[in-house]
Amino acid sequence: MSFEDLVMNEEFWQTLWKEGRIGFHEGTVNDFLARFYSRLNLVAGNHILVPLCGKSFDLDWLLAKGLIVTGVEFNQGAVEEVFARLNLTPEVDEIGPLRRYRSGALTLFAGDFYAVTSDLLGPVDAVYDRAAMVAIQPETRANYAAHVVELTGGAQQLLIGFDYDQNAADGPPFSLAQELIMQAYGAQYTIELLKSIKVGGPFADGVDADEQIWYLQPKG
Ligand SMILES: C[S@@+](CC[C@H](N)C(=O)[O-])C[C@H]1O[C@@H](n2cnc3c(N)ncnc32)[C@H](O)[C@@H]1O
Repeated sequence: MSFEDLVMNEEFWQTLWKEGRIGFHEGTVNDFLARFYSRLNLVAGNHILVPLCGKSFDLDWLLAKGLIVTGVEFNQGAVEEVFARLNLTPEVDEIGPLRRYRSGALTLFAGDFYAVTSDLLGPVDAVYDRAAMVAIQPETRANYAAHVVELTGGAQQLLIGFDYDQNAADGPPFSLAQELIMQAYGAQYTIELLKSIKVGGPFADGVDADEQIWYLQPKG
């Protein structure tokens, strides 16, 4: 990704947060996560990475499962809100361009996902991607996928995205049909559709979309 792309991308998201245009934020745990979490076969103490986490209540839900949870999010206010609602007072330090907030099993990095390194994360058992890959511009999607794989050693994933006619509406969320997931992750993972439902929520009237949850299993 060029520096220019990166800056434009960050400005775009910071503007949405500043203006409160965060229709992607759900007021409760994601239904697909609650229904299909068991597929990850995680136990308390396992470490899950939540890229582009926003201020999602999925973070709280994963913590309540006893997991070690690490999220990454551009918007510092969103990160601080998560700790506040959990009644946690984080330790905060600066690591290069990232600001790291830590309390107990929860670590959130405020900053650019591409600045996070595998050394900062340590071993990762699973990735939970809800509306993260679909938030990435299609031209840079391969970079995103490569970074996820590099950070986690290709850990298993639950991936929640949308599939719709990209000509009928602009992203984000960008459409993520199976072949696009295959292009990005097919070398490392087998890809299984767990559930697909029709949705209208984040889309303009008249655009049919499917919300889908995928299980990405590392190959051999
Ligand atoms: C569509 S939202 C999804 C948020 C969250 N996963 C949820 O389900 O509510 C995408 C989020 O990713 C953040 N974001 C986008 N690109 C990022 C990047 N390169 N590094 C860190 N955060 C990023 C945005 O600020 C935004 O909050």
